[in-house]
Amino acid sequence: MEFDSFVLAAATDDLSQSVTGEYADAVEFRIDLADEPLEQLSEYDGGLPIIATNRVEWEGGEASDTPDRLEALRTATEHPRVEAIDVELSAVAAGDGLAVIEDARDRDVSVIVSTHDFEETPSGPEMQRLLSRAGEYGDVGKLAVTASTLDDVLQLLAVTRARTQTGQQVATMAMGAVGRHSRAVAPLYGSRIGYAPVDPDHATAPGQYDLETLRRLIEQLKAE
Ligand SMILES: O=C1C[C@@](O)(C(=O)O)C[C@@H](O)[C@@H]1O
Repeated sequence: MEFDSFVLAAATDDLSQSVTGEYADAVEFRIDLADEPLEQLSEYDGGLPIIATNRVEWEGGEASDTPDRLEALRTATEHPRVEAIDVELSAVAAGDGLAVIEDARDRDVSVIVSTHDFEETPSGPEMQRLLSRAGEYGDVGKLAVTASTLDDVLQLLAVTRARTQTGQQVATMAMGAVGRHSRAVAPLYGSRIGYAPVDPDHATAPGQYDLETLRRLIEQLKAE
């Protein structure tokens, strides 16, 4: 999957829910939230490419931190419709994420390396550092933070712009109510991926807009 332009991913734990390309460019399949995820993948006949995510508990997901978690992600890369995977920067730093990334590369599957902060927005320099480290391993470095003030959102946007200007592909968003508008605005500053739930009653992170709303907001704000 290419991230040279913005990709709106419809997040779901149920691949039988139909998602058309009307609002979404891809499906984010949350393996950690899904029942029988590998069976679901083999039965998938939707039209959109899949980003596979198996989010570990300490980054806001439900997958236990066992070798099975990354093994399931590795197996997902064998599925022809899986065109990208999401691996946490912390798993890469711990060493065990690297093998999954290598397998993905061998199969021409793109790699998103992510960090989530559910407590706060780190300082500007720290956000720069996290994204730049993520970019050493991933095609896209992703950072989801929690904003408590509008200044937090401004910092995140400034970092998004700065990293984009270096030529790095990044995806950024501020989770929660204060930062919600960043989901619509960050793409203007260079963010390459947005997330919205397929089922609005099952948001995969705080502050997400529903899919149609996010697509419309982004389209309306586009500078063209
Ligand atoms: O990492 C992300 C971003 C996200 O946490 C968000 O804030 O929209 C939603 C997750 O499904 C996805 O894996």
